Amino acid sequence: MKHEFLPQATRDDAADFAARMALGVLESAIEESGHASFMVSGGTTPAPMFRRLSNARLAWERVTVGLVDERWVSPEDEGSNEALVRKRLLTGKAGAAGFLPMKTWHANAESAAPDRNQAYRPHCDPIDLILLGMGNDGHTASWFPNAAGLDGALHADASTAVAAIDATGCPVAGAHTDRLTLTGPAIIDSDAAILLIFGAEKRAVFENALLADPVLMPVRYAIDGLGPRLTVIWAP
Ligand SMILES: O=C(O)[C@H](O)[C@@H](O)[C@H](O)[C@H](O)COP(=O)(O)O
Repeated sequence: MKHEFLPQATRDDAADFAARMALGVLESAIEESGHASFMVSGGTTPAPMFRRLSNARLAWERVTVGLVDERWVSPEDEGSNEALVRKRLLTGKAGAAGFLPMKTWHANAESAAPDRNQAYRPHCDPIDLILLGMGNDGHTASWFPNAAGLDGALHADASTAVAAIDATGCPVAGAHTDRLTLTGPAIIDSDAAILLIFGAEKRAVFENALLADPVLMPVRYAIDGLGPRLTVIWAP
């Protein structure tokens, strides 16, 4: 069984659809167990979906929001995924949700990884909903092709939810080379996943990834691992 691919006419439609789906999944998780974990990606694509979620009615106080990955920059920095999530998602009604940062006071991502793993692990057992993005190099989360730490992150043991990545030499990572990311087991064990992608180029990258070696296009690892639990939402 494989993922569902749901093309939408416009990016607004895609953001509406993704937000509605997220609310449905989170609501069911809360009904079932009293709480829900929601791990979200940064980057540019999720902002319109976040705007819709931030004012939606949900028992947000029962939701823990965490990150799929983070760049090792201050939470005030423009490149910080935490900054994006605080500004666009955790405002309005969604401000009642709990938030798990990845960036800490540690000197770098590697030295923070054990601490962040302890903080994230209880919320990844499994994750109720994960929102993934994808780059034109076929990365998802901070799983950049050829990054140092990629193999360890993808094939971490089940008790490791967070790992450090050194993306030096990966062009798409830009200046943000020091990162923390959720691991292979944390992501592929998620109960439900949305991959939100916009534009013709990303659609072509996604289609190529379905046939590619996961080492070269690591998003393939999430696509295969999640199978029917993954919904891909795309708009031109
Ligand atoms: O912090 C990050 O870099 C991300 O979480 C990353 O995995 C992102 O989802 C993709 O790079 C897509 O980014 P865009 O949405 O900006 O294209």
